[in-house]
Amino acid sequence: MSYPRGKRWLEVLYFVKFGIMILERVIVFYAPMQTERVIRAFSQTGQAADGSPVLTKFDMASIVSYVVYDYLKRYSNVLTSLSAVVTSPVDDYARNSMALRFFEHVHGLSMEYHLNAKSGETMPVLRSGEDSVIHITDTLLYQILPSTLDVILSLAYFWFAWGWKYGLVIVVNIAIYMVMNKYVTRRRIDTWSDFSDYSHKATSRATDSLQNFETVKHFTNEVFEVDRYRAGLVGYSKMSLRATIEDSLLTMPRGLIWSWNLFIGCALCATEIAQGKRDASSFMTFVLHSKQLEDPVDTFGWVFSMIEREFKCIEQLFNILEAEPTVKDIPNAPPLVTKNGDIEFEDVGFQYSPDKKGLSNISFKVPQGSTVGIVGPTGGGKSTLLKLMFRLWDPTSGRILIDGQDISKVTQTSVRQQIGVVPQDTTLLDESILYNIGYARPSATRAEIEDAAKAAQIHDNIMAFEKGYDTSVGERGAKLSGGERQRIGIARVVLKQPSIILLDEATSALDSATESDIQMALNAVTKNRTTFVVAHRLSTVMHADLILCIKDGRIVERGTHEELIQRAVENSGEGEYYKMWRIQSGENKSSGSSTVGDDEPDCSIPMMKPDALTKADPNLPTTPKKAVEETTNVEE
Ligand SMILES: Nc1ncnc2c1ncn2[C@@H]1O[C@H](COP(=O)(O)OP(=O)(O)OP(=O)(O)O)[C@@H](O)[C@H]1O
Repeated sequence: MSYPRGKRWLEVLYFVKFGIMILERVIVFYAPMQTERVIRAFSQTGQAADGSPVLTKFDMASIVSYVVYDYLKRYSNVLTSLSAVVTSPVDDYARNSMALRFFEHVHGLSMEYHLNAKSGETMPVLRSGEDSVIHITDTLLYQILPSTLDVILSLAYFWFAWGWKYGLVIVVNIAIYMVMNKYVTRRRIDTWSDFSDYSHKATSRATDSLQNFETVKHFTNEVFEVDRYRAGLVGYSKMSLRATIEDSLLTMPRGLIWSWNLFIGCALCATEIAQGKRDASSFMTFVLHSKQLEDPVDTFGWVFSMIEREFKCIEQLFNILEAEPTVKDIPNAPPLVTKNGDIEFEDVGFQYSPDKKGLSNISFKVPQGSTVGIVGPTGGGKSTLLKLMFRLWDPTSGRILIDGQDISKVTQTSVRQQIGVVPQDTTLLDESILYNIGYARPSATRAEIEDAAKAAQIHDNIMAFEKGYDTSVGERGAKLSGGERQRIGIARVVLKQPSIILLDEATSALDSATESDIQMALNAVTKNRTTFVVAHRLSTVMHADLILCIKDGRIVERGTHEELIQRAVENSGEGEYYKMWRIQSGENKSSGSSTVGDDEPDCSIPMMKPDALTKADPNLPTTPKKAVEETTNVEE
């Protein structure tokens, strides 16, 4: 339990608890002495006239103090309960502040950590780690400290009041006990470590399969998942049984050591009584005092094994706590100040890992308000480019500048505040639709949220739900369609009102008609804002001010749609963009919207005619639907 520094009333409670603990020690120490006092009081007999023994003095005080101490000691749990009440707020404060610190730390870690971590394991590890930290600090303060005081008091008492021989017997026995305990603890710790691993694995398997229930259903793998979970539980049970058996077997010799201690001490005491050096009452005191030592020394036994076990949990917690964010702010980094929203990539290179190249030599510059289309084959590095802008990773070489400021030299938060992202797959929190849209700006009013939903063309759909905006979206938004999730993602960006917008296949889950409507909404949102649009459907980006074609992490072509097509036409049909355009035109044709020849690319097809293509006004982006229509009309 950590000290509640700065919280005055909690500090007071902390010291009250300490006071109670010291009071308990005094009671525990004096209780056995009362027995001796009573025996001694009633041993002071004289002789009656008939020669029978009579009490010379009836010592009521000794009886009363014996009973009072006995009560206090046996019911010292009264004090313990009192101290529990006193410390409950202190413990809660410690637990909550620690839980918050850990949670904050995990949220502060970079994308890389979250991609590698098993989310099902993180929370159990955090929880058991917190419990362990509280448990250990509580144990140190309220188990080890009192037990140590009990042992020191008893030892000092025997050594000085009874003589060094008694002290030595006790010291030797405690030493033997501790050595044996060390062996026992070491033996058990491996078992407990395996036990804890099995426990976390079983929980993580269950969580993982429940989170991916849809995949389980797709492949009818319910039985497989139950079997997998059962295997985890069986392993866990085996470990638990092994730990319990080891516990029982290894605790038996401990009892033997105490009996041996009692035997030697009793023999010594009996010898001295026989020699007339002590009276019989002292025998009772010795027995009670040395039995009283068992509890604190036993505490050392289980406490150390417990601590080692808890350390295993803490070790897993530390693995998380030691994880450093891979993307860090430089010391005293200033916030990003956006003036225009000009963006420049200066020879940017990035590697996910030494053997995994992400991007190479990416250089381009766009002024504020531009729309940049990013196209290219799958796995080429399009999303990676957006992630670098959002500072989910920092470039390994080169610089990304927003309004002339290197984004790696300003705070991550300020960069992210200026950027709105609609990802490929918008994930939602298991809350209402209202909450999920409002997540973009928690201070937004209901009216603002509804306006954002209207702009994203989802308001009517939401109103058609029985509970409207209060409809729960399910885990990760599973109760909504992909298109609805995407529109909520767009509504979020509308609500956020960022200076820069990143659309990563933001309309891929929509049908052409809805995409057309949304595109209009997006045009309104992206107007005068620098926008990056990653798209496989070229009609989505054909009116962009700049199109970057990215393949194998490099920009292989750049220009406007017209320039790219023109260049390919002049270059005997060579060109990545042109190839994609042709394939997609073919798709259009096969769906009946085009009459482009089936086999060979026909450079004379009207959609590729520069004059026809340049008809499009880059400042007034046509909707995709319109774009498709344009291509077919041109052909006709
Ligand atoms: N976190 C990661 N760790 C390692 N490699 C990654 C990571 N994320 C992406 N990659 C790899 O980087 C390459 C580029 O991925 P990216 O997602 O940028 O491609 P993309 O062009 O957006 O693809 P798509 O069109 O399929 O979305 C891929 O080979 C991918 O496997």
